[in-house]
Amino acid sequence: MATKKSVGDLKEADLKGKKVFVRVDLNVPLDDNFNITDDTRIRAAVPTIKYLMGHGSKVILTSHLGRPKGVTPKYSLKPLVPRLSELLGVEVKMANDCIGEEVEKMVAALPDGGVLLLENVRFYKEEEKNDPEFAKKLASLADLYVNDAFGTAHRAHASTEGVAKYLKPSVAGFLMQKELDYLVGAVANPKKPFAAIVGGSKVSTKIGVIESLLAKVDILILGGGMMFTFYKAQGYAVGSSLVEEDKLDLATSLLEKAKAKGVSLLLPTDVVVADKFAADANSKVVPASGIPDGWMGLDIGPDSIKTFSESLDTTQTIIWNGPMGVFEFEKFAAGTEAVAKKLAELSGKGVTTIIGGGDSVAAVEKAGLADKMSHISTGGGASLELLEGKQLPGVLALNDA
Ligand SMILES: Nc1ncnc2c1ncn2[C@@H]1O[C@H](COP(=O)(O)OP(=O)(O)O)[C@@H](O)[C@H]1O
Ligand SMILES: O=C(OP(=O)(O)O)[C@H](O)COP(=O)(O)O
Repeated sequence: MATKKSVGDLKEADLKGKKVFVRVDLNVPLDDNFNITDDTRIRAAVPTIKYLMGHGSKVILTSHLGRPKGVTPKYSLKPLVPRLSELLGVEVKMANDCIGEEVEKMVAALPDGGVLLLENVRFYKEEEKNDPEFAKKLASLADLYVNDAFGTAHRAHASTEGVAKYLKPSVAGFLMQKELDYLVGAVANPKKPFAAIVGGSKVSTKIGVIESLLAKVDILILGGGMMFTFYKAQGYAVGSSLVEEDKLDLATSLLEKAKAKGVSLLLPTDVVVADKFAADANSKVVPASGIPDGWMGLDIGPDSIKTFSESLDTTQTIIWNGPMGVFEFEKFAAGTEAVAKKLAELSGKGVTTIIGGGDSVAAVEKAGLADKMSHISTGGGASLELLEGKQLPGVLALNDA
């Protein structure tokens, strides 16, 4: 992917007094009382917005929240305004719509350095359809476009892709840039040795990631629910563990590919098994080759934790995607927590540690170690697609540097 122009490349005159259409990903979790339960994505959007405010731009913020079908009050962005205002240190204005006359009036009334948040852009079905007329209406609100919505950059929607055709320049925000620097830059040109840790529940959802990483890494550690498909492919009994029967040949071929490429592929040597899939299940540690009938593996065991940790000691770059076990149940969280702690420790010693979205990020946050890592991605699906080597439409649409 060609390097994209960044908001930091623009000149004072490009920004002062200009109306800037900024796509951010403010798709944060809300509880039943509309309280924000994790504001990571809002905080991550702040540097670009503050930069624009500081350069005298009129900032027009656009985001989606959830997956509404038409106008759905439950998915309004209004509950985000107080936190956003607090973080930005200004009173953020909120529009009841994202296009139309009222919005145009509010944009016209914005002072230099002012911030207007538009209502959920997915209230229009045209957004997800990437409708050109809708994109034009959004574009007509502003002079230039900044895309900082990394979490939504894998979607070719009107506000993430279409709008770039009608606004010049169209540039990446600081969060977008940081995500690309780590997830593309650090993975393409890693300090070696380079290790990847891949876990999670299914081989099928991570196959692209594993294949792409095999071409780059020195060490590949596999854990989580997907490991049982690899065990079974090697002829081990797996009890009632999660197995994708139709992926056994694929697992065998991945093991062979790793060997052919000289990648050190590590599978857990012991497993924490449970007599049912529940937080209060009975559990015990067994060797990988000794999973009893009727028991299911829900975490990696202590020997595996030790071996994995030692193998990581020599590395300079580590990327982690997917938990080592069912970390949502305290009893089966030890493997995932140990990996999180190990990465935090190594970060402190100068190792680059990158956490690629989704449940692994939740696990790192649960362990209170998020601020210790080199980079935590704000995009689950988007980071997976990047690690698979795919191009993101929201990035492709931006001007080259
Ligand atoms: N041994 C296992 N058996 C069943 N599910 C597992 C196991 N290990 C991990 N999981 C589940 O995998 C899920 C996360 O998988 P995935 O969505 O692929 O990860 P990520 O979101 O980090 O990409 C978690 O909900 C976790 O409980
Ligand atoms: O939360 C998001 O994706 P993620 O859960 O994969 O990180 C993004 O805001 C994209 O949302 P979408 O998957 O409804 O397009």
